[in-house]
Amino acid sequence: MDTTVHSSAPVDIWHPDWNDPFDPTAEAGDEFAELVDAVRAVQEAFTRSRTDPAAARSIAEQLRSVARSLGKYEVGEDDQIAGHRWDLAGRGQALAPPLHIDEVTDTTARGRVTVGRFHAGRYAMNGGVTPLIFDEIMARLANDSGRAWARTAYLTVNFRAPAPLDVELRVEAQYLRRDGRKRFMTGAMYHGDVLVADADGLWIELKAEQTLNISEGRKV
Ligand SMILES: CCCCCCCC(=O)SCCNC(=O)CCNC(=O)[C@H](O)C(C)(C)COP(=O)(O)OP(=O)(O)OC[C@H]1O[C@@H](n2cnc3c(N)ncnc32)[C@H](O)[C@@H]1OP(=O)(O)O
Repeated sequence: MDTTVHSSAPVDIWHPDWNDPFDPTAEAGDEFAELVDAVRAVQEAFTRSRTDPAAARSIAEQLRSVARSLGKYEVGEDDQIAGHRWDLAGRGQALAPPLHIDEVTDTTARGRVTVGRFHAGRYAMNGGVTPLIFDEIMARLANDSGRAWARTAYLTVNFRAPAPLDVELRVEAQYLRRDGRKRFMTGAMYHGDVLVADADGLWIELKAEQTLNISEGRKV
């Protein structure tokens, strides 16, 4: 069985407003996209498997070897590529479901996502994954169009129907209004015409002293 979670052609571009210290699309190109797809394929294949003890031991050793190989390329968070590739589904971050953002305007964003069993609860999308997808697209919209950096203050998700696996879901976000530093957003997720979840959220523009990399005490 083909266990790859396929990514379609990249449709989005890196956005220079995002405070990234380099243009990640200029580095590692398609080869990095292949690496992310491979990591996602491992996640999905692992979830689908039922290994015997010998296979589990052998594959675990192979994966540790892969981790050691990647460890040779470890860099600081600002310099890593995962999470900074705006042109890739889920920004090339393997935790994030592979959300393709097709369009972002001043007030709307739309995308699509297909998840497999790696992101499943039981026979449907895990209830913790749905907010991840909303956070990704709503945060993207909240922070787009030259707006100053804002972080999620709350995100409320209503689960309206089970979100099926292995089929494309549409995701939409809308920028409702601004009130001082507060940006109010909504989101919706559909399977065909069926609303599977909706969300509302608040993003708050950061004050200068809040824009620190809290791990390293540097400006972000
Ligand atoms: C797109 C790719 C990028 C991915 C980014 C993904 C986005 C994320 O997931 S960010 C990570 C998750 N979020 C966080 O870690 C944020 C943690 N929280 C914080 O840092 C702070 O609470 C922060 C910055 C949100 C707000 O703190 P602070 O600046 O002190 O807010 P504060 O001055 O008290 O409040 C400002 C206003 O917001 C309101 N407010 C603050 N928090 C909330 C809340 N949770 N609910 C409702 N209202 C709130 C306050 O009442 C106040 O309203 P008003 O101006 O009317 O009096």
